[in-house]
Amino acid sequence: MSVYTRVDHDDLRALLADYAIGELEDFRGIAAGITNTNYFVDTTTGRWVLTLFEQVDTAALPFFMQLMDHLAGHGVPGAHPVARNDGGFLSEVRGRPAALVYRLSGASIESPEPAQCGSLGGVVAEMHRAVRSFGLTQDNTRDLAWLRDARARLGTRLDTETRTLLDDELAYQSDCARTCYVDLPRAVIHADMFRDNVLFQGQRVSGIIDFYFACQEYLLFDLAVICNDWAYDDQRRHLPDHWAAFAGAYHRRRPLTDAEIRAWPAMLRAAALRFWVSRLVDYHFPMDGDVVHVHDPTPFEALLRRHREQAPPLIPS
Ligand SMILES: Nc1ncnc2c1ncn2[C@@H]1O[C@H](COP(=O)(O)OP(=O)(O)O)[C@@H](O)[C@H]1O
Ligand SMILES: N[C@@H](CCOP(=O)(O)O)C(=O)O
Repeated sequence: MSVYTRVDHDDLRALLADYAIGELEDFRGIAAGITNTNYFVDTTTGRWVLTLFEQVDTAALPFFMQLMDHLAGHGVPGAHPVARNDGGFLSEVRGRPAALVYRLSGASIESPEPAQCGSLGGVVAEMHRAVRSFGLTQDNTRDLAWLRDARARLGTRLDTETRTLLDDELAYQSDCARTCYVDLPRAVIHADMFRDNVLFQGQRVSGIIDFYFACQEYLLFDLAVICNDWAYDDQRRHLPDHWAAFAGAYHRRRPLTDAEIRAWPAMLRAAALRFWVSRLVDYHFPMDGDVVHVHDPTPFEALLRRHREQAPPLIPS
């Protein structure tokens, strides 16, 4: 999205009274994003991003804040929450839970080069290592149960062919959860590492943002999300050099296991299914807002169909 909730000068002045980051200079709504309301906020001491949480499970917010803080403390470049005067990270604005994070420099890249994918591979591996010492956990709110529930809500809005694909893939993924996924390493993952959630300065990652789907999951799921978004072009053609650069850099820092190599084709399907379904829900049940940005579900349906025919290898030879 998106700006679902409009804030004004008074809201921001009241908010900033709880932080030691100076006086308000400027602010503006951010059109990008889907889930939350975001504003750039400039003060006399620096530049920040204010997020008002719209659809996030509020009980999980302390987890997200602690995770971002933990990763920043372990050298993973990412959005870093600003502490309030009372030491907490969470505030309230217009009745919504809210947080201020440091505004990172750099910009997301629509058409990354292999070298940029390589930089990301190193950062994601470091992130997957850094979470080993993170003590908190959080369930995946977009798990199989959520997908099944979404399928029921979508019901007759989908045509018969689409429903058949969805039902068949849900059955396949339920089976995988009992079989080929059982031995996969799990930890806290980002779970939404699309190109718009990674900022670059030149060839190097300058920061990862939007940790609000982070959860305890298969590490391999992060890689599948990344492969589907970063290693396919607009016509859904695989970009083997992009994937080789990412996977090579990742594998050097966090060697992939045999179980992960075996589960890879199924996990690529799981990641395509997850975002196909959430985009279908956003499309058929849009939320109200000032500026709302909805992603097209069809590329993920096409990608899922493609992976069901043939998937690229996890580690290119
Ligand atoms: N810490 C940050 N530093 C710089 N830009 C940011 C930061 N956080 C968010 N943004 C900007 O805001 C946009 C939307 O943020 P995002 O967290 O992806 O929103 P949503 O949760 O709604 O998806 C991003 O695409 C980016 O341009
Ligand atoms: N990345 C997802 C949408 C999730 O919303 P976000 O804007 O919070 O990342 C997609 O592309 O479907």
